[in-house]
Amino acid sequence: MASSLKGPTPQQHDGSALRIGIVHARWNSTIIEPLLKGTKDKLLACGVKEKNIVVESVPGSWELPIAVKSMYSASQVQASSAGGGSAGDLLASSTTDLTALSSSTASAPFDAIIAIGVLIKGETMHFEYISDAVSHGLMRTQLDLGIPVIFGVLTVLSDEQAKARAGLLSGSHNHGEDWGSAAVELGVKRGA
Ligand SMILES: O=Nc1c(NC[C@H](O)[C@H](O)[C@H](O)CO)[nH]c(=O)[nH]c1=O
Repeated sequence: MASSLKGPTPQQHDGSALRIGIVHARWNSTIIEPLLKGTKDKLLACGVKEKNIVVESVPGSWELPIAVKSMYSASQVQASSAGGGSAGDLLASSTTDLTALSSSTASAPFDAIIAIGVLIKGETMHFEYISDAVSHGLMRTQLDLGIPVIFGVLTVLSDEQAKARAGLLSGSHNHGEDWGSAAVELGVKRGA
């Protein structure tokens, strides 16, 4: 089957032994929600167990790098000590409590973490600065920590572009599916 001009050539990998973290921003939630669903549905379709998918949220994309680092660090601490907490969307509350995030993540280290955000260009340069900082921050985080951090941040110029990439327009593709696939592939290959 010819693959499209864009998007990676698909591969099949067994995610049944993986533990995947997802950190998502809450800005532009009407786009975030379908992206998050597409990501989770793909993880499940690849065999990742529901109990091994840990989801946390932060206010915006700017907070994604530190939240990924906190999620990773907490799981490392939990994995090295007895017991474990129960995962939950700790940061759904109005404040960002990274300490609480650290205590919420269940035990056992992650094989990959997916960072999801939606940045939409506005009238100012805010978009450019956040997009640049977050992309470099997430790249640095994965290289520093040695864990795959999947770049699930849309940096788009319009609401229509965002909807198209969340699979909300007729015939459009949900990019969350690509992020789920990438997390499974990198998680499997990392542990190989
Ligand atoms: O401004 N636009 C956006 C945004 N700003 C908030 C920022 O990420 C951060 O949460 C705050 O500056 C507080 O640190 N965050 C997004 O995810 N998407 C946007 O489109």
